[in-house]
Amino acid sequence: MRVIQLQMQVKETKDEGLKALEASLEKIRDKQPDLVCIGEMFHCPYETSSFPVYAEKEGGESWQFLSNLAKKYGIYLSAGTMPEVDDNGKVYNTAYVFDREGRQIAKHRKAYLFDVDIKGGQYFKESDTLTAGDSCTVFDTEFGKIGICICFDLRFPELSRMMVQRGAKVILVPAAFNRTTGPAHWELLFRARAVDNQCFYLGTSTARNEQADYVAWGHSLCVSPWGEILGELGAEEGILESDLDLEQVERIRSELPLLAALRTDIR
Ligand SMILES: O=C(O)CCC(=O)C(=O)O
Repeated sequence: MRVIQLQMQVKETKDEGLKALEASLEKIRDKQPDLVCIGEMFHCPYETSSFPVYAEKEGGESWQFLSNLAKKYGIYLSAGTMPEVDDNGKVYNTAYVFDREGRQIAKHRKAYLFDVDIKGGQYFKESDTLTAGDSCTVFDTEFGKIGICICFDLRFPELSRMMVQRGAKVILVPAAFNRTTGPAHWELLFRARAVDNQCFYLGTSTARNEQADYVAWGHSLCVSPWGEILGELGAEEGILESDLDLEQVERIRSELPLLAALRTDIR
């Protein structure tokens, strides 16, 4: 499965963000990716005050545009995340995935909201304007099952384990860490989850903008089920290409049978 992760700047407007994505897909067309991934809140400033302003309903204008892009390029598109508003006015941090025909095949609402106050470092309180989702999300492709969670969700091993128990061989993580937790935990968390769960992890960030309120860490990466970093970008815009051999998942799971050896009888 050929994957391309696009680490892109968040543009001034939604429209510019969508156009920039289309231009990038055009640029990588010849590489014939099966799956393209982009980052968290890819066309909305990562600020709690912006989420309700940028929010759209499922099936809204951005959703339509993204669905059309997936169909136009014949790809699975993990369309990062965007603020989604429901019929009751609640706003979620939502990831949509489209198949090669442009059909929505997955939707994950961030389950763990990013509420932190690190002294001398990052403060953020998503729960000021966002509501948490309550589902575990796994979907089917011709390559096998893929799971998806969003940024802070990665910190909760139970959610990853649940996706794996539901068959995920690859886990997508649209994300945007920051300059406090990025250098400390970004690679560590991805590698740890990959080793524990013996599956591929694809962490896709937005690119760093020093002028933004929230400065993203960048460093989109691809980690193997053995815990190796197969590729990683820096902080700037970039394209990360990986060819994933999903048979490696079964091989590692049988050679080092952690999941099969899991005990549920320990008290
Ligand atoms: O877990 C972290 O350190 C960063 C999380 C984050 O930025 C997010 O959930 O958006």
